[in-house]
Amino acid sequence: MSATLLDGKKLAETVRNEVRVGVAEFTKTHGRPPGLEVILVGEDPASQIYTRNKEKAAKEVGIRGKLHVLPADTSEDALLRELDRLNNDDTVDGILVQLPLPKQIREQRVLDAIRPDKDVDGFHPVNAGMLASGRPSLVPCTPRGSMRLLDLAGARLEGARAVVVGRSNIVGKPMAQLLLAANATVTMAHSRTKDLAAVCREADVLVVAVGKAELVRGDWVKPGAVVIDVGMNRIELAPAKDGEPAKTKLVGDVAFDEAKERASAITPVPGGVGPMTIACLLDNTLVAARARVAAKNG
Ligand SMILES: NC(=O)C1=CN([C@@H]2O[C@H](COP(=O)(O)OP(=O)(O)OC[C@H]3O[C@@H](n4cnc5c(N)ncnc54)[C@H](OP(=O)(O)O)[C@@H]3O)[C@@H](O)[C@H]2O)C=CC1
Ligand SMILES: Nc1nc(=O)c2c([nH]1)NC[C@@H]1CN(c3ccc(C(=O)N[C@@H](CCC(=O)O)C(=O)O)cc3)C=[N+]21
Ligand SMILES: [Mg+2]
Repeated sequence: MSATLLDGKKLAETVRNEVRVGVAEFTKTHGRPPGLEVILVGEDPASQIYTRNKEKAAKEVGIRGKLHVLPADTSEDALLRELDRLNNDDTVDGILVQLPLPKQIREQRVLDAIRPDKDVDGFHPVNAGMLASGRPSLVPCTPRGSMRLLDLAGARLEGARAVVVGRSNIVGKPMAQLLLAANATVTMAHSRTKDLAAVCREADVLVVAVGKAELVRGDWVKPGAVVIDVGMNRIELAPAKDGEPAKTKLVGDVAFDEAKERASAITPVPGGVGPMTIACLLDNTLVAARARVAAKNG
């Protein structure tokens, strides 16, 4: 038996089409498009590609997207001043600071400085707290995208055993909150979990967000489970040689070829969760823009 492939690229296109309609309506009604500002500190090539893709994806649905690239040696104070400016600019609905940040900048100080109503990543402690207390506002994009993929899979979450491997504030924890809100019985596993394989084998729904290439093996997957692989790991197939760059390949945290023989449905990497993250970022920008206008009009 081979699992159904959960095509995140295709579903992301559907989401973007929905967002495009909403953006057009917002722009017509309010005389300006929703605005998204993406800040990248430093010149990490992978981050440059990701942030440029976010800006491009925003423009493609009619959002006013703008990418700011700040030098790698930018001070924390300088970044906080830039955030203050964007926080107070009424044409800006969404602010995203690309992670990770250089060492001289404390990540939590920066995330705390973004106005919660413009926090389209959903990383601000106010938004994390709202989600945890059952009043979700801006919800992190990767978990939102993963929930839509579970919906595409037709996964029944009520009463199901869900296991989330990874407990980061940006993926694992909010993912567990969303599954809990959908009435799954949720287990959060992490680097100190004993017998991770056995914990995973209990899962009707298995979400893996660790950052270790092919950690989850096929025999960790319960037959018929739905598997969401959030991991993105670039592995080297052949080293750089004779001026040719190294040959690399993107793989997930799940050994896909093994897991697909046991799962009922599974996300590929690439083409699974990644494109959904971007699509949900665009939707969050529209959600933020609408909420800000509604709050202003009392
Ligand atoms: N597709 C997308 O849109 C996105 C993909 N990603 C990818 O998802 C992955 C996770 O990202 P992120 O949450 O930021 O990562 P973090 O590094 O912040 O968190 C990793 C988590 O995995 C746990 N962990 C580490 N090693 C093991 C292990 N051997 N067994 C079990 N658990 C382990 C850690 O446990 P502990 O807490 O105990 O240290 C931690 O909770 C990465 O590959 C990242 O690139 C991330 C964001 C978006
Ligand atoms: N403030 C902040 N918010 C983020 O959401 C955020 C971040 N920082 N830092 C980095 C991670 C990672 N992340 C990805 C999003 C989409 C793809 C994506 O579209 N991936 C494609 C392929 C990409 C490729 O081929 O390299 C795919 O999976 O098909 C990947 C990774 C968002 N992140
Ligand atoms: Mg991290």
